[in-house]
Amino acid sequence: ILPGWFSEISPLWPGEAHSLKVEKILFQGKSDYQNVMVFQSSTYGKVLILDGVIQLTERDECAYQEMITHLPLCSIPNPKKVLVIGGGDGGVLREVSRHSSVEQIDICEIDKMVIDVSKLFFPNVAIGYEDPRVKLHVGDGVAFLKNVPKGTYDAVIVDSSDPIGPAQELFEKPFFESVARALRPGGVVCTQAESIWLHMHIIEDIVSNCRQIFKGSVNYAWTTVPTYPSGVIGFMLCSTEGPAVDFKNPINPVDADDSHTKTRGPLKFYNSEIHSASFCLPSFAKRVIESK
Ligand SMILES: NCCCN[C@H]1CC[C@H](N)CC1
Repeated sequence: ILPGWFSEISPLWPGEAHSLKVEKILFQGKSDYQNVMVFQSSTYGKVLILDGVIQLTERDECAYQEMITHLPLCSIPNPKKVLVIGGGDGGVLREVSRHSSVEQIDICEIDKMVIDVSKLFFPNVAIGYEDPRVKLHVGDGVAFLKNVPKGTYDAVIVDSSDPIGPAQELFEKPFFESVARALRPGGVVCTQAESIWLHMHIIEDIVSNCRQIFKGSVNYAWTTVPTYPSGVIGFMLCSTEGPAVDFKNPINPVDADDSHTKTRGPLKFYNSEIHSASFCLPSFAKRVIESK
């Protein structure tokens, strides 16, 4: 590779590779599940890489963590019990803890090295673990859900890597079925759902699985994250049968109460206008997603 540059090369985005200039490599390790690397970039702050794929940078992680969290939590009244699958860096926990109605935040992350590395190198992301409502489970999300009583959670957030490696099963039907079972009637799930520019086939399969499993509403939203492949990332927003959920019109404002903004800083990306706008799709994607 070019001296001093990191390029994100993967069969999941053939023929293209986003690159970041590297100032210094801060950590390299191999966990039981994947290769883990952290480097100081020239212009995006510190960067977390898993198996050669960019997971987050200090400069733009706000876009992803805020959207994947507040799109579901601002769509239902008074979320109380939230489950995060994946999300070991702690960023989603930081965002969930802004909601004062939340009483219990369970997180199930398979790779302890991701948690430890985030706490060491990304303190403003891992700050999410400091919230007393957070209960950490290190293990496989699929197995975790099997032990969850039916109808336990108001919301489940699936903050996964890509369907290559440890996250592969988080994109398959049995997992979605176990999420639906763990949600209360009218409960919501938000999952990382790749890029409409790169992965329409993966999205097509996810949408058709979700329509079979989630009998409330099924929507796809998307946003811009400059350091993700093609510069965009999407989310599946689904609700189970029960009280209707209108994902496109947020009803639950993110608490602006200063106890959270003091420790976590104000929201940098999410707001109610960008919430609604994120469900507007280009025609090539609308055609596929709304026809399934
Ligand atoms: N909490 C870290 C974000 C993980 N999600 C990413 C979405 C884009 C993928 N190419 C890599 C993982």
